[in-house]
Amino acid sequence: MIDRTKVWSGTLNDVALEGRVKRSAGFYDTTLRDGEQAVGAAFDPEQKLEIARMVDGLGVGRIEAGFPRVSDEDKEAIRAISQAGLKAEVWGFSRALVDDVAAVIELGLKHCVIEAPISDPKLAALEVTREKVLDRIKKAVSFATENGINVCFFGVDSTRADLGFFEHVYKTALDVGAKEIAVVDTLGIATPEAVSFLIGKARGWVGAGVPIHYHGHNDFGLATASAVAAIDAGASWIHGTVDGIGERGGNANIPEIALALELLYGIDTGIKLDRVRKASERLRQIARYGLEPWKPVVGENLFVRETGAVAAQFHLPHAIEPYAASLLDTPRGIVLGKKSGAASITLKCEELGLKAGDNAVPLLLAEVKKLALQKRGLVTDAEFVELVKRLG
Ligand SMILES: CC(=O)SCCNC(=O)CCNC(=O)[C@H](O)C(C)(C)COP(=O)(O)OP(=O)(O)OC[C@H]1O[C@@H](n2cnc3c(N)ncnc32)[C@H](O)[C@@H]1OP(=O)(O)O
Ligand SMILES: O=C(O)CCC(=O)C(=O)O
Repeated sequence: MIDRTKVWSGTLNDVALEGRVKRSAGFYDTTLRDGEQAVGAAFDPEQKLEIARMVDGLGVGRIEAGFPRVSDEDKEAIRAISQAGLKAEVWGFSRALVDDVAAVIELGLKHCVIEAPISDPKLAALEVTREKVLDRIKKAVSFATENGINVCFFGVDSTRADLGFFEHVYKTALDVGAKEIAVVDTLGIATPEAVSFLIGKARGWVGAGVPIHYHGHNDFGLATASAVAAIDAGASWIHGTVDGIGERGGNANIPEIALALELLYGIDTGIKLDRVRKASERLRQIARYGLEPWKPVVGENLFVRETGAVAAQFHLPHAIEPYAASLLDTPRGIVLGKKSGAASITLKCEELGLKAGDNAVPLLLAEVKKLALQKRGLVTDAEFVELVKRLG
């Protein structure tokens, strides 16, 4: 449980949420499947196992180990992950095709998402009729359940599907043995309000006992808000990835959602926030991608202050930062640049154990700004030490 004294979001959120039921949900990690769909990502089996262990260590409840039909390497990785003794439940992924399901069964998996397109644009792209897709769903889901697989039916592009067809498909999937369903915003086009509406509709259709997953993408930057809306509307499982890695604008970002739930909504998620920055760093090394320094949760700038007016308040972290850096197990710091102020100079001297007289501070500040402008960047600690030697 988060130490609430280290959360500085103020009282407004609590006032606005007064009387609302605090709902929680589990996290279903799909870094290894939908995350790997990010352009250029290609994890080898050893890396997949490492990522699975890392994500397990973050505290997610379920891990989608992969889609066996993609390659023999994927099968090898899925087998290794399912035998690794993870705390999280290990899930497989399959299209609504009996041969795909057979590959999941062969690997000894016990849980599987079975997906099929349900929107007209998707069906048209595959040149498959509604009748044909329903037939494939019935065959694949019943084959899986007859073989002891716990199935979650996943309607690709749910948020653009005809509502009547959505209802019919999901009820059919449940009739032939699926135990859970996923509402899927494949292209990230649903507003949080629409997600809430659709989860509510699905809940009405499938009844209280069926866990509903929400799988969202971030094409409009709304994936976190939509995931929160889905939980509020009664979703039990939220799909996402580390850093939101995934197709196009990416998937919903599990650490980001967890941070918002824990810190803004006061909802316990079980996610170990103090591990997420290291997990992100490792995933970036493996998948070879960079992130904006201002990226929520993991950006390198989050607890680093350059602006002088802000540095002057550095001694009171809650005046300038929304929550304690220690919640993410990361240090705070001052950097020097064009925007530094006198407080920045004093703080940097303290940090580096340098002595500069009071009269030297304005001189040092002027030199720091000059150098930063020449460099069009930050002044390094080594450069600052030289300036202090010369002017301090
Ligand atoms: C399909 C998905 O969206 S899965 C998620 C995306 N992931 C990936 O694409 C992972 C990497 N992809 C791959 O390795 C390959 O593209 C594979 C294994 C997925 C597909 O291999 P392919 O041999 O190219 O399959 P292809 O796309 O031709 O589809 C084969 C059949 O499956 C059908 N199909 C495709 N998706 C689905 C589905 N979700 N449910 C039911 N049937 C489907 C197609 O209509 C086609 O049927 P047809 O033979 O009667 O025309
Ligand atoms: O079509 C795909 O990319 C696979 C399913 C999925 O992850 C999605 O619909 O978001």
